[in-house]
Amino acid sequence: MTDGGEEVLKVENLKVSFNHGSTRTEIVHGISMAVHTGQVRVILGESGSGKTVFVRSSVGMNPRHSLVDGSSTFCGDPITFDGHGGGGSHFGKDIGMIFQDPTASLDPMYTVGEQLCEAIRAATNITSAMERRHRAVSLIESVRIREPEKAFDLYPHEMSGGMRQRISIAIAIAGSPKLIVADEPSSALDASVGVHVVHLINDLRNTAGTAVLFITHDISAARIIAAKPSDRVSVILKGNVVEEGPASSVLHHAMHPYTQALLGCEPSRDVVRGCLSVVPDSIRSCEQWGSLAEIEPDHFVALGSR
Ligand SMILES: Nc1ncnc2c1ncn2[C@@H]1O[C@H](COP(=O)(O)OP(=O)(O)OP(=O)(O)O)[C@@H](O)[C@H]1O
Repeated sequence: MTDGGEEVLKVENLKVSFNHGSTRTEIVHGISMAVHTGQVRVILGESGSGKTVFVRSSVGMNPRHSLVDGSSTFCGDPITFDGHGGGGSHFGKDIGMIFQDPTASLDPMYTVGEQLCEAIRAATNITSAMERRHRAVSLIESVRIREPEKAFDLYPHEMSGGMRQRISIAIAIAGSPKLIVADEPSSALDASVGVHVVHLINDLRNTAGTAVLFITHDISAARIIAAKPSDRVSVILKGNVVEEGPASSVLHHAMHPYTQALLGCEPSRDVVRGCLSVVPDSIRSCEQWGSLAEIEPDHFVALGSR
């Protein structure tokens, strides 16, 4: 399960649970995975499968009141599960986060330029305000917003949703991070703007070698972002990985019935068939699939129930 690049994030047997009164509910049941320099790992699964809880916990941004077990390392350093990014030292600089809703990650009271300058101040050792401004404008340009000088002075509400998402990407890359965590970055945008945002993240890993952990329920977005031979996909069902392997295998020759059902739900296929597909309840309701087994070289599938 490796790639030629440096191992940026390594997660081993991560379990996440929440206390509800006197009962503890486990949401993530022992997931392991790694992401390397220049590699995209897609975390694919339906809504509620535990993608966000798993990924956020793996970088030390576990939700409040969660209990995390297992281990995670960032460039070899252990991450502590304190809910603030493992002590906060990596966040904003070495790890950039892009969320589903850009409105929630931008402050309506400040211009995007001010917010970018603040991100640059926090993530770099640039002390001159003028230099920070130059860097902010060049970041705005790098996410392909026209007239970056003008955009610098706009408030978030003066921008379209696609522009706001580009600004949140610019903020995420302000410290030239080694890892970008993108949580459904295109799902709040219309289809064509969403595709541009996915391409933009892909360009970042191509030019800067950034490792990308990309959460999605959208097969089309997964196919766009995970197009290199070293890219991998982990398919999550109810807090377990049921299939893991090279993106080209998992997204084109899925072997687990759940992944096959997810691929069968792709809207373009439904249009051709003239009907809407759904994941059968019999697959989703299986309580525990077996452990991952290597079904073909480097392609792991959980078959049979425990
Ligand atoms: N802070 C929390 N306290 C208790 N339960 C939580 C908390 N956060 C998430 N959960 C539960 O964890 C489960 C997985 O949620 P998660 O957000 O990880 O799903 P997801 O796969 O990312 O879905 P979506 O694509 O809709 O965001 C859900 O059942 C959710 O109710």
